[in-house]
Amino acid sequence: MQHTERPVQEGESGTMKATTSTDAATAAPAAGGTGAEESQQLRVLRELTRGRAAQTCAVALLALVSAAATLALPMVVGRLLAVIQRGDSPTWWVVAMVGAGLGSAAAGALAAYLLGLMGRELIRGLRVRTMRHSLELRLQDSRTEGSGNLVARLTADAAMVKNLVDIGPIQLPMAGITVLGTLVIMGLLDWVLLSITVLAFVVAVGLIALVVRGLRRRYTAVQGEIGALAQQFVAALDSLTIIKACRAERIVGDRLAARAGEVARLETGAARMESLMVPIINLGQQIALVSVVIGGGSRMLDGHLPLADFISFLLYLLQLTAPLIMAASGVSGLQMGLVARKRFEALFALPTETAARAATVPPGRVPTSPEDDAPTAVRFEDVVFAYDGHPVLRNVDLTVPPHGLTALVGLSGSGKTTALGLVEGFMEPDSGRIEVLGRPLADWPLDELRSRIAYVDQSSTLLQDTVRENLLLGRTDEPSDADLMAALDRVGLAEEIRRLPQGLDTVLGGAADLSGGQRQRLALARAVLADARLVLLDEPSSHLDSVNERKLRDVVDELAVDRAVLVVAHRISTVQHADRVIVLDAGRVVDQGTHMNLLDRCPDYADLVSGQVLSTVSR
Ligand SMILES: Nc1ncnc2c1ncn2[C@@H]1O[C@H](COP(=O)(O)OP(=O)(O)OP(=O)(O)O)[C@@H](O)[C@H]1O
Repeated sequence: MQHTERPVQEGESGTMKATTSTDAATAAPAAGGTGAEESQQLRVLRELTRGRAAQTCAVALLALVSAAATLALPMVVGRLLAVIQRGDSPTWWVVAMVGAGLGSAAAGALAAYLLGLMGRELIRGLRVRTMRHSLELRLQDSRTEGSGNLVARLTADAAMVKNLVDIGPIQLPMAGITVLGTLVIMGLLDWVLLSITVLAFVVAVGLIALVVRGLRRRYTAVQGEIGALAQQFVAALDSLTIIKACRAERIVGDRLAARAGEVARLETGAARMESLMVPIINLGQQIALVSVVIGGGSRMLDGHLPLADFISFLLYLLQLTAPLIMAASGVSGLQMGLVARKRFEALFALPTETAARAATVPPGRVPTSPEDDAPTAVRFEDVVFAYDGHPVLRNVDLTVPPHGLTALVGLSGSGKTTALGLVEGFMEPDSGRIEVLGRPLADWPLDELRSRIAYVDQSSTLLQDTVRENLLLGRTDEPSDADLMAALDRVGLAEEIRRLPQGLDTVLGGAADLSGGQRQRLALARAVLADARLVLLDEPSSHLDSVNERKLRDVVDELAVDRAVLVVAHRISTVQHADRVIVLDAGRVVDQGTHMNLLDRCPDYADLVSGQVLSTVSR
């Protein structure tokens, strides 16, 4: 039987990235963006605006107003200077200047606020979808992804997608409009000076494109390494008890520190590259400024350029630099956002359990119905199953009658828990046929199948929730407290629960917790309440004292009177009680029968009993 705890792992890839400081207030289009990235941005835009037409129009309008006011400002300043030069009254131009400045700021702020609201809603939706999808994944896919990686989607990745929302849909187009409009106005003022400016910036923009390409590679490496760090840390926390017991805090801490060092090294490389951006733009600006001052001065002396136009041109040149610099810092946030977005896409691309099963059902097949009087509760016919090519069950044939106790025994690793997992539909066999309650496994909708089965896993997993919620897990009806206490009483746990600070409403897993044996009895009480046709019980090899084991055995016997109970048994007492025993060895069923029959005729079984693989502690 497998344990649910994952060992400390190294090298699992994934992404977890703290919110970065590159939330640029404004940014221009990402240089060097690929088609895939553009389609990602468009997808984000679609998700952001779906069902919010009015809000989207308001944001677009405000953004345009802000861009227009920004564009008008240098022109207004130029006109103001011309008016002052002529000795006319400057009042209206001063009003226009202040209006343009304040209008641009106010419209920009309001647009950003509205966009922020939409962005938060998008992130909320993304988080909810991530959590639901993670819960609905196949167990194997969920384990492969890793809990650290899945949690990172909710925290760091979501924050990075927020970057994408902040920068992508409004700031980038606004900066684009500002740059384009500025260039057009500069061209109208003096096309010769515009040509000088464009030449000076072309080299800078080319260099920036190269830097962005390098940055994308580096961010991917950084985010992968941070994901691995998060995964390793979560795995360490999951194993904290044993790490402490082995006094391994320092060793595990050192390993985590080494990984954190690698993250820092990669981040430093990315930051070095990032820091090139602003100086490159500044250099372009300096070159353009010097060239424009020299060129503009001589054109003014020639009489081709009035002073007001020259000043406006210089102001536009300075204004052109600002969005480009902001773009340079925004591009890095955008790159990280796109990488995070891809990680969400990769998660959502993993099929849910239900979708994965539907894909394997041949089209046109008419599912059969479950039979209430099916002759077997479970039937395996020639079932083969492997984990990633590693064979675990080999041509297994077994049957579990509709009533009574059936014990599954075998050495550790022989495939007992895997067999239970197949009955629950956690995995699907590679070949062969499984029937549950008379119906082929493939014909059962998972939800319906699991509603007929009560499952107690080996570690008696409980949720970090109240005793009540743990008992009612998965149920939509609400049994009375008396019913709950009666179920607890049947497993000998009622008194202990009454003594908890809030009784049934005590939250487990925090300040109050249960012992291993109590957890097992609570898990069994859940199975008692479930009133399922088939009970699967993965018996732990320890946990229960002889008094409680006897109680538990009585409960299991009672349950087995009118339903099928399939128990992975480690105790001779359980096996002796069983109506039928199935012996597994290295994934093969070597025999099935009663305890006494098997003792006589099955050497593997006799070995299990005499070798005390089946514990005799509580006989
Ligand atoms: N999630 C998994 N991924 C890959 N291999 C697995 C997984 N779970 C179990 N295995 C492997 O499958 C084999 C059978 O495991 P299983 O848990 O079914 O054995 P078991 O008979 O229940 O063992 P035990 O009595 O020790 O609990 C083992 O070799 C184990 O390493």
